[in-house]
Amino acid sequence: MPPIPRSTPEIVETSLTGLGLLNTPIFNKGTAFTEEERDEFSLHGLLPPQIGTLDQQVARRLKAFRSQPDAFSKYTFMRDLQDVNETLFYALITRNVEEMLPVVYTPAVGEGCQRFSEIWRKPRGVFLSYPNQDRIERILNHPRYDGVRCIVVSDGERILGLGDQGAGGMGIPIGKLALYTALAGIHPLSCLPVFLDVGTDNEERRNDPLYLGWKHERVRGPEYDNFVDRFVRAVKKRWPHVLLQWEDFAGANAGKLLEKYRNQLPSFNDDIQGTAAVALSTVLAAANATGMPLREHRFLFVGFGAAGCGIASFLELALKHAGLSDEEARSRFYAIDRPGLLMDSTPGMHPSQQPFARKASETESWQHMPDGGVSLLETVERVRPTVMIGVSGQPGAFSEEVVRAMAKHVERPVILPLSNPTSRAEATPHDLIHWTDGKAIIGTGSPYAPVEYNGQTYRTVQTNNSYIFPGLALGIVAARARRVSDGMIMAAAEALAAMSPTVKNASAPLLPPLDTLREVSWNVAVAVAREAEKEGLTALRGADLEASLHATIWEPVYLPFKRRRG
Ligand SMILES: NC(=O)C1=CN([C@@H]2O[C@H](COP(=O)(O)OP(=O)(O)OC[C@H]3O[C@@H](n4cnc5c(N)ncnc54)[C@H](OP(=O)(O)O)[C@@H]3O)[C@@H](O)[C@H]2O)C=CC1
Ligand SMILES: CC(=O)C(=O)O
Ligand SMILES: [Mg+2]
Repeated sequence: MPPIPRSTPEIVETSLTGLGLLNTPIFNKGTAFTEEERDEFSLHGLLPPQIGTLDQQVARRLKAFRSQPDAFSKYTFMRDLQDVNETLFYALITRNVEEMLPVVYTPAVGEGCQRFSEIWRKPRGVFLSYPNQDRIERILNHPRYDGVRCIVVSDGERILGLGDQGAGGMGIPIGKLALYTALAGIHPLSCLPVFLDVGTDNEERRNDPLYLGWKHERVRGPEYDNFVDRFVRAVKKRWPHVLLQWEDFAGANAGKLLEKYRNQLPSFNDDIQGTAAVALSTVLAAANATGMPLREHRFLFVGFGAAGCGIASFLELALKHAGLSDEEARSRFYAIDRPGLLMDSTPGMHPSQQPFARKASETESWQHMPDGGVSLLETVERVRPTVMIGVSGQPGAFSEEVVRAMAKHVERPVILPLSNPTSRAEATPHDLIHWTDGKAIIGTGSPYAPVEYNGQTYRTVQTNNSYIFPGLALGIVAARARRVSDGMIMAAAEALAAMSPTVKNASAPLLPPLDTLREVSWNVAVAVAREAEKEGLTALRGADLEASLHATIWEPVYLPFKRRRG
């Protein structure tokens, strides 16, 4: 792969000195401050005499990281490091992506959110709580946020598959933005994690004396909508070009907020659109691997909320691009949600589910459950899906019976248990490989160790939106795109699909290895920015767009410091 262009290093100019400098994570170099810098910034005596290098610091921290007893301790170790020295934090991640990703991101970030109040140390990001709603503008107007170019916001109601985590949900915007920087090179000071604290319906959290969020039931209805609206209006006023990424909102709010705001500012919902892009790339790669073209596949979803509806919409678009009529494309989808197979007779569906509901008449001769619904097993037997996608957050939803039934009818079943974290996956690769006699083509939301079966080693890819959102954000921010179109999401998916090792070798892994995520993000960013240019969504053109992409890249390296006086 061609090397990613880097922006030219600069000099850091600051008036901070002594402990003030050492306690500012974005400036802190710790033992790597040079002799001259120690003179200039009054650092003598605060640091041991040996002058270190970033390489040595990375080696030291890596050793300490590896000596942590478990994933949660590693997560806290990394959160602490981020609050002490950001350059070192990002150097450690970028040099060890495969090892660090499961810690700063899923699955460990899940426990990080559940135990957020227990491990809270230092402020990071902005908490906007419902009782503080009159102060939103004032809070965001602080000069410390002058450089913000992208925001990831959550209200903590659907944290991975772990449900309502209240204020602990802040761990997700922090983790996502860490990947903006680590994987796409967006400057840490451009990134602002925001948490909208509207209370929590998680009683365990509310009853926890250590809980740090607003101890109140979730605010819902018009009060919730108005609160979010005040936030978005304040954001638009403060930073007219900022990118707003919605993350881990519960099903009903996720789709509603995206539709309401996507035409008001550059904005995307990662669970709906980022997930759709990575799932589409994975399915395109699986089509290469199975030799069965996309247009011949039948898709069965288990869990049809924000992520499920998003994936289905983009797969449908791709089927139409592949030449299917609207009707033919729609006919390839079956969606199981809590009531079973979604049919036009199913009560209480939300608007994004309805278009994918099947006609009840179609299932007249099928076996029905006592409540009139159709089960997953019955749907598998009748439909013979070639691709089964799990986004339900229900561990065990892909039971042995269901998987064996699917494998009976399909030579290479494509099975994607995408729910996170690991404890919420619909099935494990180990089980899927055993139940399908090694025939399943698998993508999981969180990472898994390779599986040994019949003397062969099976590796599964991580079908996670982390392949998409960092590059998508870089493309949007660098292009200063006015909006985020479906075309830009599709461009991201196609850029990733083009990098699938299956393009050259059908038996290779579906997605590029995790340690190439920086290259992936760069390619995704370029494709997204070019699509914005093509659709007239950016004022930047050709060489200017290219230059802006390059200039946006920040590297975790130590720069020389100069004292600002007066
Ligand atoms: N790999 C990746 O990149 C991503 C993975 N995900 C994962 O997908 C999962 C779902 O996310 P998201 O779609 O945003 O969440 P939603 O809450 O919007 O959707 C989940 C859906 O599953 C339904 N459901 C619950 N129980 C069952 C069941 N037993 N059988 C069938 N359906 C069921 C829910 O119904 P009800 O509302 O009634 O509970 C809901 O409609 C999460 O675990 C998340 O971590 C999400 C985004 C990206
Ligand atoms: C990966 C992700 O965004 C989720 O599980 O919600
Ligand atoms: Mg998410």
